[in-house]
Amino acid sequence: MFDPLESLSQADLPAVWERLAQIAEAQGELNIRAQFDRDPERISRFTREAVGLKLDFSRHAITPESWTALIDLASTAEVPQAVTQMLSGAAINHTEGRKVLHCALRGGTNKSLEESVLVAEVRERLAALVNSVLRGERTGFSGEAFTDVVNIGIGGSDLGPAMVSEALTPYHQHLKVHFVSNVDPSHMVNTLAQLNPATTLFIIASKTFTTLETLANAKAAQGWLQAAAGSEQSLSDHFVAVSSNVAKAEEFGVDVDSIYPMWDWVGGRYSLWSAIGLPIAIAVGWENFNQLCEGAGAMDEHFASAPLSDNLPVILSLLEIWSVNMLGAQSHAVLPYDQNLCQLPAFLQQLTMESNGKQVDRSGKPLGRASCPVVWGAAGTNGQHSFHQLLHQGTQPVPADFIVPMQSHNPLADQHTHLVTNCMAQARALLFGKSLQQAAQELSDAGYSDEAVQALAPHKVLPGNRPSLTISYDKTSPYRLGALIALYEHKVFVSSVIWGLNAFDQWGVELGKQIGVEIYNEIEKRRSGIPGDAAFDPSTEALLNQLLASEQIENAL
Ligand SMILES: O=P(O)(O)OC[C@H]1O[C@H](O)[C@H](O)[C@@H](O)[C@@H]1O
Repeated sequence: MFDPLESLSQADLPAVWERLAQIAEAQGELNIRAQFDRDPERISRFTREAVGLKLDFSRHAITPESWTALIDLASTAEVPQAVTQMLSGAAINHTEGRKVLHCALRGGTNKSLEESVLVAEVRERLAALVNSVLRGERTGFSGEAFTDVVNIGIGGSDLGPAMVSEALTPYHQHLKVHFVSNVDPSHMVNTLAQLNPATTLFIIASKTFTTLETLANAKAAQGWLQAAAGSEQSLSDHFVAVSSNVAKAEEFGVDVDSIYPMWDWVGGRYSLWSAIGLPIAIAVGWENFNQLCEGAGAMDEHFASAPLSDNLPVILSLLEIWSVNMLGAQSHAVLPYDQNLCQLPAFLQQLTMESNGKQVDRSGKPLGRASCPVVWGAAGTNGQHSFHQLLHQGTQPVPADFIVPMQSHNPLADQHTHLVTNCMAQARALLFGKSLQQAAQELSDAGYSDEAVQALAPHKVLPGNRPSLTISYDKTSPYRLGALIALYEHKVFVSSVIWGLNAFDQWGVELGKQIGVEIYNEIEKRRSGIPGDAAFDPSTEALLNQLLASEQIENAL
């Protein structure tokens, strides 16, 4: 198995890790607030801007000394060399022997790649499709224009397009876009209940075209349409497929002219810029989809050219490394103060955790240190009324990313001001907290007895000193969103280079799928009275028997 990143000479890395550990130990629990008093330049020292995104990381538990050592870590890990390898098309996904070229989908920093030609061809076909659907030229079996599009896909073939489509709601054209991912029949049934078969277009999105959930849902869609249209009608105009497995899509029954290829050099979770982004393009129009890609392309340029200390993805990664490996953080909160970005945490969960949730290094040896934290979050202000309690008073500090546009697409009285104010207040409360003395003072000012003050005050203490960063920008436009997503994509890559792991495979998800097939086959056998030949563990057996028994009861009714 050839690994192009083996050429990185990271020999001095252990010494830099050691130095970081010493700095962290000497620092102990850094008083972040005090750093602002000590260093009047702290804000400018720890704020950077690129592609319209302003990153203020002055509230993290870093000092000029630890920051210099962290930059040294990125440089000793040869991050710039790894970036060059990725962008030039080296097969850095070495366990699958694949290149990693999602940047080529959005202009690319390397225009001479042979893959760029393929991208241009497919983009031209996609633009034509999007325009014909939006203009009502491509129609369904009744000759009426499409009013609704259902994307059938899961994981990378769902989360990115679904998140972006919702994020860009203000840019929506007249077609409604729906997403069905779960094999749970309720997802499809609930979606179809709102739709008219004659005016519904389905996109079957699957890189491999072998994914159980997607194929089952696509079959259900075929059946639903056929039942409505009658068997004599051709349904080919109702189906479009996006896949790197064109033969399988054709075998499934999609017209070859309606199959839009993607390639094995695009990872599923990095694929929204490819034909997988078709539902986005139909939702917001081709020009806006283009803008999304351009914003990402501008972030690629920044990533490829900015010095490490000014490089936004590198900075986000180093803060992650510092928090996880030196301060022991096990989770990371993403808090967009933009309701339209409410699916961003779910998208970043797949992007980050499927990429870097690994335990061995590129050569298969145990990592020997923690890697990816658990990523979670929700849109503000909603989270404030639920899990922020733990952020403020829980026993584990959770670094938080606040993401906040300064302008709203929907000015409504002073609501946007309240939204941004709340974002500022949360970051400030996390940092400053409330001391026992302050809590006691507040209570006695409110007229509580001394006894009540003593009893209640400890419950009202917020330790503060909890790290966060802010990414602020003008407005959630397609261009800005493209840059924001690419920022996190590249952050994930930088962390993987420093941890020494492969961010682009996902072997861990396979075992569950295999066992699922074994159990399904066994159930089929037992249902038809053939004695099963597989014995599972007692707990699985109990559940399996419960399922068969409940089917018998249902059948008897
Ligand atoms: O696009 P597909 O081939 O249908 O794959 C959909 C998803 O399923 C897999 O199990 C992987 O974990 C994901 O990375 C992938 O995005």
